[in-house]
Parts: sequence; C-alpha cells; structure tokens
Amino acid sequence: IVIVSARGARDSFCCSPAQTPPPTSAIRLGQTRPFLTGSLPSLMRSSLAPLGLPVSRDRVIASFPKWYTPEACLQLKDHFHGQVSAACQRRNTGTVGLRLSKVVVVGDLYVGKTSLIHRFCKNVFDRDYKATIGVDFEIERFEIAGIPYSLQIWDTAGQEKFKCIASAYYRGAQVIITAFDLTDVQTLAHTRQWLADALRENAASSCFIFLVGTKKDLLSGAACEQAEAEAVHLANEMQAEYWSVSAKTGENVKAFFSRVAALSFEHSVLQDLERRSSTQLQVGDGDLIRMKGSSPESQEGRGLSSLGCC
Ligand SMILES: Nc1nc2c(ncn2[C@@H]2O[C@H](COP(=O)(O)OP(=O)(O)OP(=O)(O)O)[C@@H](O)[C@H]2O)c(=O)[nH]1
Ligand SMILES: [Mg+2]
Repeated sequence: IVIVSARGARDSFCCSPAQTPPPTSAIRLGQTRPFLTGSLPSLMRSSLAPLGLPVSRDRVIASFPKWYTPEACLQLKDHFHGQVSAACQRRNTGTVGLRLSKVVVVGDLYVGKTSLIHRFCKNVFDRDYKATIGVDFEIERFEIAGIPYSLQIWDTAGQEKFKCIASAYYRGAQVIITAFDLTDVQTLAHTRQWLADALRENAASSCFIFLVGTKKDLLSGAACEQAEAEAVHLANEMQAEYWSVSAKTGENVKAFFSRVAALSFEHSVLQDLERRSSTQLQVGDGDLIRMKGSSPESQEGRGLSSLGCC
C-alpha cells in the first residue's frame, strides 16, 4: 500500500491487486481520475468501524428499505428476516459488523457511475465529465438494526481501454450494480455484457444484482415510462432489482444505497448464522453429540436457501 497525493486535491490511498503502485503516467493524466484511489478519511473511518463508533444519522437503517418497483425487485417483504432481527437484538451477528461487503458498479462510459457514488458518499454533483481510469472506491459505514455494517463501493471505468484494469477488481463482489443512462437506450442494451463480465469473476448465486437507470432528471412523462418499462423487462431477465435515480437532484440515491446495504447485510447475517450453526460439532458430557452454538431457530433444520426468501 502506497500513500500518494494523486492530484493534490486530496490525499489518496493507492494500490493495485498485486499491491504495487500504478504507473505514474496513469496519475498524471490531467482531466481523468487516477488508477485506484480511496479517500484517506474513508480508510480511517473504515478502520474505526470495528470500534462501533456512531455513524451519521442518515446512515442508520432501522426498518427494511422498500423496493423501487414491485415489478423488478429482489424481495417484496418490508421487514428483516425473523432470524436476523432476533440475532441483531441479541447482538449475535458474529463477524458481520467487522467485515466490508464489496459492491461493484459497472456500465458504459459517461452513464454516471462516479456521479451516483459521489452523490451518495459525498453529497456532491459535478457537471464536468472526468473519466475514471481503472477503479476507485469509497467506504460507507451504516448502522443496520443496531449493528455496524460497511460497504466498500467500487467505481469502475466504462472506457474500453481501461476495462482490463477494472475487471481485475470484480472478484469477491457481494453486490453488482449495472448502470445505464435512461436517455441512451444503447447503454441499457450493453448492461447484459457488463453483467456477464462481472459474473465471470463471481457466482450469480452469491451476488445481489441491481440494474440502475441514471439521469432521471433528464426524462419525464411518457419517455421516462417507456425507458423504465424496457429496463424492468431486462431486469427480470437478469434477475436484478431495478431503480431509477438522479445524481444531479439526488432523487432515490439514498433510498437505493440503503436498499443495497440492507439486502447485503441481511444475507451476511443469515450466512453467518448458517455457518456457525453447521460447524463446531462437539462431543457432549454423556453419550450425546450436540451442536455447539446452534440457535433454536437453526435447529429447526431450515437451509439457507429457505432463509433468504420472502
Ligand atoms: N443531468 C444529469 N447528468 C448526470 C447525472 N449523472 C451524471 N451526469 C453527468 O454525466 C457525465 C458522466 O458522468 P460520470 O459519473 O463521470 O460517468 P461515468 O459512468 O463514471 O463515466 P466513466 O468513468 O468514464 O465510466 C458527467 O458530465 C455528469 O455530470 C445525472 O443524474 N443527471
Ligand atoms: Mg467514472
């Protein structure tokens, strides 16, 4: 890990998958974003997460955030899974509060991936286009049902020439966000390929997939309805949840990321409960072999596949 000041604007943290610094030429390309950055304050905040310091009020999620449209959503229920609520109340969520869940944002150049992330993480909007080179990331801390939880949000380059750098960072994603521009139907068609590329590095069964239409402020009325209808159709084909957002006005941005965080949090807790209840076989005092650490709920014998559903 090398600490560099990439453009003098802010301190940045910079590394590659092999933990080597990027070529300096990548950093010097004036109107572009550097190869890989993550803000130092984010990094410091992330290291504080395990201490359980309070998060800002707008990152506290107490009730399960709702979908954008029931026609293309990953789950319809409006409450946390019973086992998750019980585990949170007992503070029995294992290592979930200590881990970072990886979110990868992909899509064509200029669709607004960086703008979406910056609106959520920094509450800013920049009208000028600065292409992302390679990848960039932000860390956002939440408190969900009383438990600390962090997302590591990876912003990737849409430009073809940077694709090979960006794709090196797809692996290990818990959430894949495929973004397109609501005003440019070609970018919607291309999301199929972006998703296929991301799924080459991740198992579809272990990821939540979102399809996000950006620049909602530029469309209204029938044009917006038409674009959304096409997107919902594709989202169902991709088994993705659909959202329309605007980084410019901020419309739906916080609601969208809250939904992302809540779904991945719930899944992480269920996975953790499952893992802990299915291991640690222990020989008891008498003739019995009993499961150590298994909760009464998990002793009912329900598998994870039935835990995560509506
Ligand atoms: N009107 C409007 N413009 C937007 C919105 N989001 C992004 N833009 C503009 O669209 C352009 C591209 O945005 P970026 O966020 O840099 O796009 P990107 O997908 O990150 O592009 P690459 O990094 O090259 O992959 C910029 O000029 C933004 O100001 C939006 O919600 N509304
Ligand atoms: Mg970008």
